[in-house]
Amino acid sequence: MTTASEAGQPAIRTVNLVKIYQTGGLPVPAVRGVDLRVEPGEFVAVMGPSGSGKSTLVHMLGGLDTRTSGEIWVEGRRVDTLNESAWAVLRRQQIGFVFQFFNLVDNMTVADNVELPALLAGTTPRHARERREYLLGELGLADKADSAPAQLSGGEQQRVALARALANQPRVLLADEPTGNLDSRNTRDVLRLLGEVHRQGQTIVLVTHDGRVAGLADRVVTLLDGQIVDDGAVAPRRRTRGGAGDVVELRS
Ligand SMILES: Nc1ncnc2c1ncn2[C@@H]1O[C@H](COP(=O)(O)OP(=O)(O)OP(=O)(O)O)[C@@H](O)[C@H]1O
Repeated sequence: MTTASEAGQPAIRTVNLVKIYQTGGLPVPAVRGVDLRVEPGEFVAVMGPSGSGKSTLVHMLGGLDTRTSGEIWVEGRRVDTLNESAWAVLRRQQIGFVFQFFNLVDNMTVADNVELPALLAGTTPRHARERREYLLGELGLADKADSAPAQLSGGEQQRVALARALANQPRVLLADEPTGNLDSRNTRDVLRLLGEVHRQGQTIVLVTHDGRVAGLADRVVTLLDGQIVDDGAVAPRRRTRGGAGDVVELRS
């Protein structure tokens, strides 16, 4: 991990968080007063129907979208007031992202794409390489290390984006539908890796429609019309099918 956590502070906390888009002069309330607290090491799945505000919420947690009002705190530090360059530092050092747009660098190999965030965060080249080899291996992409992103399928690019997000062992992983485009075998690889990093203490906040992904989580937060309507712990030990007929162990 790149920075020391503030002792006793939640990994993420929002206070009465609101986002109202303006489209054609009309207000579109996307997030309407969300109070969310995520403890260090917790895995929270955000679910809810299409348009309920899931992506908007997680984008605001990562500084990809600005809030209309309310507060966002990351490890005891108020971040909704940060400027773009301060957000960039926070994202490089503390927060990893997997979003539906992958933003892989086209003129770099897959290996370099995955190693770059770790190198930017000050990891030694050897550790960056070892971490990359581990992550690509776990995601079934070891043989794609020297490929360009454009030579990969959409699902492969999505898994590279996950590897890149985890490369510098961010304190918080934010993910928006990380299995959205994946077939069952690749979903299983992603689930296994998410379960593994969670066991290692990774804090995860993840938007999903997939019950198998939510089944990995400690808590499922359900949004409806921009508000939390359910916030429930998941039973402590469960098994589910991880695709292709395989049973995935969900809890250690
Ligand atoms: N950039 C934007 N401009 C205007 N309205 C937006 C914008 N982004 C989202 N919205 C609106 O905000 C609301 C919440 O959208 P959001 O994408 O957060 O929902 P979601 O729960 O993630 O949906 P999905 O499951 O379909 O991805 C919707 O009514 C949507 O139309």
